[in-house]
Amino acid sequence: MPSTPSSPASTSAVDIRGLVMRYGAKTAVDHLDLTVERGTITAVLGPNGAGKTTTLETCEGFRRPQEGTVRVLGLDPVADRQELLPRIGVMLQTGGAWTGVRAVEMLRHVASLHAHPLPVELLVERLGLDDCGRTAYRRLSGGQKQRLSLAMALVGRPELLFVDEPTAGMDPQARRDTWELLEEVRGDGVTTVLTTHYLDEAERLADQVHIIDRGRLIASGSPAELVRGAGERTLRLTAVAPLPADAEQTLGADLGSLGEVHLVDGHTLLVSGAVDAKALGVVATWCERRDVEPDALAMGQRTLEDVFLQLTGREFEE
Ligand SMILES: Nc1ncnc2c1ncn2[C@@H]1O[C@H](COP(=O)(O)OP(=O)(O)OP(=O)(O)O)[C@@H](O)[C@H]1O
Repeated sequence: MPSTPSSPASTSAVDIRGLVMRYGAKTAVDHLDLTVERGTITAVLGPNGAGKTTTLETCEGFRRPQEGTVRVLGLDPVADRQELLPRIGVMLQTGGAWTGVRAVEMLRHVASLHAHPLPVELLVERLGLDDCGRTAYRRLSGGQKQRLSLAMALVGRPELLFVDEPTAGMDPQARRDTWELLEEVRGDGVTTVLTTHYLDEAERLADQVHIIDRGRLIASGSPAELVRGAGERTLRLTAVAPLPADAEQTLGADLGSLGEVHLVDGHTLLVSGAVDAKALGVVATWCERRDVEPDALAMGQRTLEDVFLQLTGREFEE
């Protein structure tokens, strides 16, 4: 029996509560709570190995939760798989295609499995697949494979689309085309859950961003909410030689309420907060006093990369 939506949470497109997933001794997903509202593009953002793909595969019904619950469109992705399958579209990182079949033939085949598919020609044109229609899947470039996978996920007119690293390996034009297409399907009411480790992709495309690290949710919000946080501006200072070991403490003390200091690596630190001329003056005086020779200094709006660093004490790309 399919489960019926019973709690208010089940009106969400995806509702994950206390999800734990392990591979042997390795905990890939660690008590994750995550909600995706309907009609949004929601990005699950995290560095390599953060647990994004494992989470998505659990939502898609490929993996059974080891602890916790997952509801997708109010249904259990494993127990209610048959009911759910026609309502979701899945773009796998690995493509999920037969290697010898021609690109458009494959798309036609997938379309034929759905009751009301989108016109194949339309998708071929929108995703710039015209050139590779007669090419066998294995001969497509990485970017073409990605676009074909996206077309296969969309062709059945899903209510909910899961896309894993949709633009990995694409050239800039193909990335923009993909973003436009995802924005267009959002206009039709489709919910998209995408994983990415491109911060600009999440910032540009997502209504909601969930940042995960080491299997745990560390921040959620719209890109604007996330970058606003404690202060909207940052100053990034890179020194010629390694920074003094106590840089964080001493500069932090000098700045007081003017800014918060985070060490990015041995040569670079980030100040966030109001970061105005006064803060800049304090940083310059500190450099002079501590014999720190600046190599590069940049001030600007806080980015998702800065947010990640502030939350974890590490750079986003490890
Ligand atoms: N089949 C598996 N067997 C063992 N360990 C695995 C397996 N799949 C994933 N892992 C490990 O679990 C952790 C989470 O992996 P996962 O692929 O979910 O992360 P991710 O955020 O999607 O990473 P990426 O951005 O690199 O795809 C990683 O440490 C990974 O090495």
